[in-house]
Amino acid sequence: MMPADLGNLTLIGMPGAGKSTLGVVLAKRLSLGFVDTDVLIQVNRGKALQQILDEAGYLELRRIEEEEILRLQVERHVIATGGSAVYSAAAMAHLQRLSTIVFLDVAFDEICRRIHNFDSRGIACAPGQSFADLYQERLLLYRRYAEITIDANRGGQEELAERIADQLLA
Ligand SMILES: Nc1ncnc2c1ncn2[C@@H]1O[C@H](COP(=O)(O)OP(=O)(O)O)[C@@H](O)[C@H]1O
Ligand SMILES: O=C(O)C1=C[C@@H](OP(=O)(O)O)[C@@H](O)[C@H](O)C1
Ligand SMILES: [Mg+2]
Repeated sequence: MMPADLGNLTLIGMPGAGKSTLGVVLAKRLSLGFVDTDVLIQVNRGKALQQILDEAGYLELRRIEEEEILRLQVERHVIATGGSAVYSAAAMAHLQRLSTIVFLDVAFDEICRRIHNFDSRGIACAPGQSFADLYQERLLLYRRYAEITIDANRGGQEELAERIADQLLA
């Protein structure tokens, strides 16, 4: 049987929501390709995200992220974005044209349990802004762009991929 024509799917959400790891599982489950915009940035710029942050600052990383997303042209892919992609209205408009946008919704406490390496993970955040404040600021943006919202607090990758697939294929 041919897989259903789902077009592209974009995953958005906080760092630690599971966009990169769940994205691959979901792509396999739905017979789609997979692309991670963080990987695109690192390959195309020849630098780690944290290196870009350290050398040029968080606004430059967001600008580069916007540029890479605007260049993205794929068909039948799961697109894992970085957690800061939602700061660019232009990038999000491009992703809206290209894909169905799925928000992986994970509570603040659960994100904190999953993420430990705040200083090396490459979080595009203003100096001095607390992670709790960043979470609240971003939640509004994720909700703005979400076409489908998935409670991704519980369940393994396979179960979550199954739940997303069920919702898309319903
Ligand atoms: N559903 C989940 N349950 C438990 N841990 C998870 C889940 N999804 C992701 N993680 C863990 O959270 C961390 C970040 O996952 P990752 O896919 O890199 O998130 P993102 O790309 O959204 O930042 C990884 O250690 C991963 O194993
Ligand atoms: O939320 C952020 O500010 C960022 C998240 C990272 O991706 P993940 O969300 O996949 O961790 C990466 O795009 C970049 O380092 C900035
Ligand atoms: Mg990721």
